[in-house]
Amino acid sequence: MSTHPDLVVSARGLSVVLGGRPILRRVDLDVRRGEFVALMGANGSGKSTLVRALTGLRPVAAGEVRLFDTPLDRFHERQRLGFVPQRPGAGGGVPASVWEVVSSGRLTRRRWLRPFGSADRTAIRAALDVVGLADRVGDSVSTLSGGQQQRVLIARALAGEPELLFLDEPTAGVDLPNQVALADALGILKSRGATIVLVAHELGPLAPLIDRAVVMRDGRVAYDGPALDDHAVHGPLFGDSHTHHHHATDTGAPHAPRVAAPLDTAEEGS
Ligand SMILES: Nc1ncnc2c1ncn2[C@@H]1O[C@H](COP(=O)(O)OP(=O)(O)OP(=O)(O)O)[C@@H](O)[C@H]1O
Repeated sequence: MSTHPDLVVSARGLSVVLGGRPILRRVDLDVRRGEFVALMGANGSGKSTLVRALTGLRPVAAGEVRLFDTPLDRFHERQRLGFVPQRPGAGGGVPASVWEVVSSGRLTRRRWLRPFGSADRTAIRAALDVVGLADRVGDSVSTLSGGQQQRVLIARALAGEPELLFLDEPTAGVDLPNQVALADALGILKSRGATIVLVAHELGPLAPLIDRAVVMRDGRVAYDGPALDDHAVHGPLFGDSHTHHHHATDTGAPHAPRVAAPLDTAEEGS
């Protein structure tokens, strides 16, 4: 059934249970082609789990995920996806060079057992240029700063020329110049029409790129609407209290912010 060709990501009633605990509770999320969505929320609210469930890295307990209008379990075009994981473990003691790590992002596009062709090398070099590491290709990733390592991972994702890119907290622990470099890189990707879903605590230099913010709380979507400034994000929506603030809308208008229903209405069976 191909009903929403413009929906690059679509989750309906998505629930994930880890270690017997419900971590995501009936999450609905749509991301349209070319959108740049910031996924925000307090520690433990389920952002990473959501990104992983959307990419097939976490089992779905209930509900449905579609990527490019295809159910996740029938989605095989992995080369259309990019995923930049959280940094810890990224360079992880593996003595790989910048070139090796970035070129590994090209593997999904490469024919089995074929050497890299010129299109591959061009994409790898372009990705290195975008993140400003073209002069470091021979360096071991472990010798780079945290922010530079993050940029290596981003270059790896860019090398695959993804149509849909997920990034999990790419700015965490990254200094401002590296955040600006990251924002520039993502701005270029966005201008090429890519769809981007990014987990972040603070938007910083990324803020101007963000089309929409989705704020998670306790495994649910607490807010879905226009991007919030970092100030607002650290306000009530991030608190642990179960009070709800923003004015709930019942218009269902596409760009009206969506604020979650009271917590007790959508409880999930275990
Ligand atoms: N593999 C797992 N097994 C059991 N519980 C898990 C697992 N992974 C995550 N959790 C729990 O799920 C909840 C949500 O975690 P998740 O990492 O998705 O949150 P987050 O919003 O990304 O947080 P952070 O900002 O700290 O990364 C947390 O309570 C976490 O302890």
